This record gives sequence, structure tokens and C-alpha cells, in this order.
Amino acid sequence: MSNSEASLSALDEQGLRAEIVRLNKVIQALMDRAERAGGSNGSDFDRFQTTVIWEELVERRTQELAKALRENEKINRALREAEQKFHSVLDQSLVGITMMVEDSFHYVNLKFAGIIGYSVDEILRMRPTDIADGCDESFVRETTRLLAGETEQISFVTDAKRKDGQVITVEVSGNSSVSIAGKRVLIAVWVDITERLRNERAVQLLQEQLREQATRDPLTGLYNRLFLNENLARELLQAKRLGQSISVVMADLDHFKAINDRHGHLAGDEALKHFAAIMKRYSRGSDISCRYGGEEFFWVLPNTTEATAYERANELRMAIAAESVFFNCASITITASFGVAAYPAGGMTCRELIASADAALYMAKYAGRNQVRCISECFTTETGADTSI
Ligand SMILES: Nc1nc2c(ncn2[C@@H]2O[C@H](COP(=O)(O)OP(=O)(O)OP(=O)(O)O)[C@@H](O)[C@H]2O)c(=O)[nH]1
Repeated sequence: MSNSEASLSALDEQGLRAEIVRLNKVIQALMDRAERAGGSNGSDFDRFQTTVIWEELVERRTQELAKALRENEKINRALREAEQKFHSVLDQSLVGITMMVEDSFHYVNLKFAGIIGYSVDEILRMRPTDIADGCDESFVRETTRLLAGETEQISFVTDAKRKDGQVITVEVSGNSSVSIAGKRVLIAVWVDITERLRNERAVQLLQEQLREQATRDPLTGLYNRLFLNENLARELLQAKRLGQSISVVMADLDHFKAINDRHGHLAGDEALKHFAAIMKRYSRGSDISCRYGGEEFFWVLPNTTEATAYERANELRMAIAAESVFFNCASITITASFGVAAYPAGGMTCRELIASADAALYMAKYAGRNQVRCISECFTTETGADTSI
């Protein structure tokens, strides 16, 4: 291809047609001038010669332009075909793809139309902000930042509104490495993550439920021994770090076997639930209330001295003794014995504290049940003696 051909083929079709018109005008003007000059000075032969030269020139130039036009059409056809292929590939994409120029969509693929619920034509008449309208403002903020050239790459999660009004969550990532007619173009990839988030939340909920089930006693709803083992150590460590005291209370229903024997196992279960309900009522937010096993319960009282723990255990004891259990029209009175131990005097480790509370509980049982005993032997309560241990 010659230089002139190359420069011609670089012109667009409209430019080429304008060039033909312009050249024809130039040729006409030159011919007019030659004719006028010939009329005054030249011979018929000169005029004939000039006309032939100009005709040849016009012929050659016209041929060049026609060739360039054909070339241009070929290029345009190839471009159109390439664009069609490109769009059909993008329409197969599993993610939404958009090209935005300033405040409008320049191109969107079918997947994006599916995500938003509008047709491609409808979207091309919309502004990108219409989609985020009334939802998350991060869409507007991030795209504005990108189109203003403040950042090269954006990635964010936002809410978007579908045509049917449904609010969905989309993950958007984009950049503006391309420009059209000097304007920055935002090319963005959209993924609808609504379903994924819903599933993640369901899995999380299920995990929380499983964890809850793994750490709770199903009969009473109190924490179980597994939870106690994990959390007493943490609470003790915290008490040591903050220089605070921490108390533990071991409780055991009195003559529980007799309740089972007299009223049945279900009545025994009811008594356990009854004890747990009162224990919960007497617990504070920071306390840990557990069913230790069988008819034994365990209370962890953070930032509580042995004296206060004694008082609180005694209040619980009195409430248990005062409120009867009702089962199958029978009113069953239950009592419980309590052993208290506090860090640091009652033990430096979890194992030592539990052993101390257990020993204090043994003393309470031995001393007659329905009473609270501390490992330090500082406090006792008076009750009807029952030393059958
Ligand atoms: N209903 C019921 N009974 C239980 C459960 N777990 C343990 N027990 C019963 O609790 C009773 C405990 O009896 P013991 O260890 O002899 O103690 P106790 O009768 O309470 O006597 P003291 O503790 O000495 O006052 C046993 O009969 C167990 O079967 C339970 O989940 N439900």
C-alpha cells in the first residue's frame, strides 16, 4: 500500500466522501482557471492538453479514493464482525460485565441484564445510579472516585435494586484503563452474591446452633461441663491479670434419689429444671451457670469474694427450699447443699478451686444438707441437721 493509500485508508468513510467532493471542487476550479488562461493566451492544443492531464488526474484520484473506500468498508466489516464475536463471548460470561462512560451505560452483557432484571435496551437508557437507587451509597462513591481518576481499581460489595424491586447484594470490581473519545470508561464485573451470603448466614447460624447444643445441657438449658472447662480457665486467668477474686460454687440436690424413687424419674427431671430456672434467676450477666452432671450444679462468680459468694449461694439455697416443684398435681419440696471456694485462698488453679468447692459441699452434706459451707470455714448456716451422707 502506497503512502497516499495508507493515509486514505486511515480516513473514515464519511471523510473519504468529503475528500472526493473537495477534490472535485479543486479540479473544477483549476480547470476553470486553465480555461480562462487559455482563452486569453493559449492555443486550442494547449487547452486540449491541459484538459487531458486534468482528466487523467481526476481519473487516477477517483480510482485511489474508490479503492480506499473499499478498503475502509472491509475494515469496518471486520470490526463489526469482531465486535459481534466479542459480544457473543461476553454474553456467555457467568458474571455481569458493564462499560460505563460518565453517567451512562455504554455496554452491558446479558448476564448483567439477568442480574438486574431489566433488558439490555432498558439498561442502556438508565443511569448506573438508578440501579443503586435507595440502596447502598458505596456504589456512587466508588464509581465517582474511579471516574475522577482518584483510583485505578475499585472493588466493593453493595446493594442493588432489581426491576421487580428485590434488593440484591452484588460484588463489583472494576477499573478504568480504557477511554472512549477522551472520556474515562469504567469496565466493571458484577457478581450476584445474594444467594452465597444467604447460604453463608445459614451455615453460620447452623454452626452457632451446633456450638450452642455442644455447650448446653438439653434438659436444663444451663451450660454443660465442656463449657465450664473451657471458660473457668479463661475467667481465672482474667481474675489473676486484673488482681480480682473469683468464686466457684458447687451445688447438689439433697436426697435426689428419694425424689426419683417416690415421684418417678420425670418428676426428678422436673426438679432439676426447677433448680436450673431458679439458678438462672439468681445469676448475673457475668456468671456462668452449669449443670455439672446428674443432680450437681456449678456456679462461677467472677469478681466475687468468698463472703459475697456465700451470701449469693445462700440466697439461692433459700429460694430453692421455698419454691416447691409441681409435678402431676404433687407439690415436691426440694433442698440443695452448696460448697464455696474462692481464688486465691481456695485454690490457684481450676482443678484446685473445683476440688475445694467439692470438699466444702461434702462438709455441707455432712453437716446436715440444705446449707452453704465455704472451704475457708468462715461461714455456716443453721438448718435441721441431717448427717446421713
Ligand atoms: N430424674 C433424673 N435423675 C437423675 C439424673 N441424673 C442423675 N439422676 C439421679 O440422681 C440420683 C443421685 O443420687 P445420689 O448420688 O445417691 O444422691 P442423693 O440421693 O441426691 O443423695 P445426697 O446427694 O447424698 O443428698 C441417682 O438416683 C440418679 O439416678 C437425671 O438427669 N434425671
